[in-house]
Amino acid sequence: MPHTKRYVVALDQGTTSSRAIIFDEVAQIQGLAQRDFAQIYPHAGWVEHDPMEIWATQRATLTEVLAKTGIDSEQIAAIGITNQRETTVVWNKTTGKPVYNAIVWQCRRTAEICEQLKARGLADYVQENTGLVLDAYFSGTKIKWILDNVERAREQANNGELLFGTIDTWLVWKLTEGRVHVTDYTNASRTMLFNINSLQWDQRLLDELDIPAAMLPEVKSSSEIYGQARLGAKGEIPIAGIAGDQQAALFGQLCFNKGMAKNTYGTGCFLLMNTGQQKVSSRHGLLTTLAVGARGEVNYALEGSVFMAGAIIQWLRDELGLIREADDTGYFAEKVADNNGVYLVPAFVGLGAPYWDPYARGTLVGLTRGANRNHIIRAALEAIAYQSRDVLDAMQEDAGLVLAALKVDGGAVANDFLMQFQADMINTRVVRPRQTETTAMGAAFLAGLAVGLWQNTEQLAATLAVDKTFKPKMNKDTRARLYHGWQKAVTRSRDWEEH
Ligand SMILES: Nc1ncnc2c1ncn2[C@@H]1O[C@H](COP(=O)(O)OP(=O)(O)O)[C@@H](O)[C@H]1O
Ligand SMILES: O=P(O)(O)OC[C@H](O)CO
Repeated sequence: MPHTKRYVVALDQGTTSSRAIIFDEVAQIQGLAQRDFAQIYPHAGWVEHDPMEIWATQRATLTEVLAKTGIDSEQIAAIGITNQRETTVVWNKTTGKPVYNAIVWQCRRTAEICEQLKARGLADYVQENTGLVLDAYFSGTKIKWILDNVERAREQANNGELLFGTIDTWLVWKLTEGRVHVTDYTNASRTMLFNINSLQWDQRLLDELDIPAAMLPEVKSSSEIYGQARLGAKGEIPIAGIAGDQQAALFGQLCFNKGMAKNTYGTGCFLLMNTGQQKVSSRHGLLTTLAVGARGEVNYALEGSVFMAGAIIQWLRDELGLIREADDTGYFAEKVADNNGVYLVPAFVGLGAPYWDPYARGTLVGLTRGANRNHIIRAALEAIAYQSRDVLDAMQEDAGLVLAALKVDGGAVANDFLMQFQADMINTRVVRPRQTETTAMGAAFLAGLAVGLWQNTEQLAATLAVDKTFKPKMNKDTRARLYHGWQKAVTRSRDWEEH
């Protein structure tokens, strides 16, 4: 009998918006709904979201996309969830109400807790066992903060009344009306509580942070049926895929095998390289994290991020007024033959991997009387590519692997100049897919595979088309000269802020 369930819905719960996207069986988008929600900044450096608003906006996008497309929920074979990672929700298991707002990955309130843990000598243990750097970015210390600071929270947690989840877990709990408390390996690996060697919650870290194990979700693969989403009169849909957004994009870019990598060019850049069954510990401060292999199995990946990428372009537009729109940058950059010796190091919030210098600050160097606005715009775009090369070089060296091609996605990949310069700088092909909604697509693929909409990953590969491949054209000497200039510029930006 021919099956009638021909679609998958991806719920893409990001830092600033909730989205629902319907894909058909050849991975074409049939509809999209999106809702923004409030960013809450109670103090400098603190960032929160209201979990009920996350749930309400996400639920609304699901209803809206079904209504908009006229697709009946009966025709939806599965839901896949992908989410902003690390963001922490703690809620009461009986009432389903959060005890506090979600503490967002960007929130720095637990920096001091991290310092205390470091002083207790835990940094190496964290790195070896969770693959992460001991930092406020990850969920562990955020849970501890809630238990320590919300009235009666610790007592309730000790009595088994509270549950913890990253956003995937929270959404599954809500969608299943409190029946299912799960997460997947990729999200678990961002909590700083999950041991990526044994693939179990790490009892020593739970003890150190005083977090009861009973609060934690069950950890499952990224592609299986976790439970049924209850849609009231519209029936039920199996929830069959979960992955953190960067890992979902890696899967959506078909990087299931060792040595494959993607770079997402948004506000910042997120680079991930699949290292297969090989767990690589970085010598350059990259993170080791969990990703998804071709058959849904757990793989390891290296991850590095660039703090300021598309954000530099926003700065050119909003603070300097050099451009009207981000899209104009390519045109201006190509009006000049080269950077004329100008380099912009966008260390506005310090430098991440492989430098890890919180005291570095933004620097514009190499200015001469001939330098003009186009050179500065060009230097800003080139800086995105240089920073990505810094991270990629570190990754390739750590993993002992050489990339065949870099898959790219995110808002800034529309810029052909940037993409060509990236290919030239890494001397590797840069592949831009036609469909750049790779995060949502990854979640849809994981869910569709679990329910048999697709039989295997070869079928997925057949659904994807390449928009453009940028081949390196620059000669070796020019590349070396330009990159040397960048490295010199980076040294000028470092150790600037007094400390
Ligand atoms: N043509 C372009 N050239 C360079 N940067 C661009 C271009 N178009 C958009 N951007 C940058 O890409 C970012 C938006 O990409 P997006 O993937 O939506 O980011 P995020 O998910 O982080 O919000 C912005 O920072 C913007 O400045
Ligand atoms: O919601 P995004 O796309 O900003 O992604 C956030 C990352 O998952 C944080 O680790």
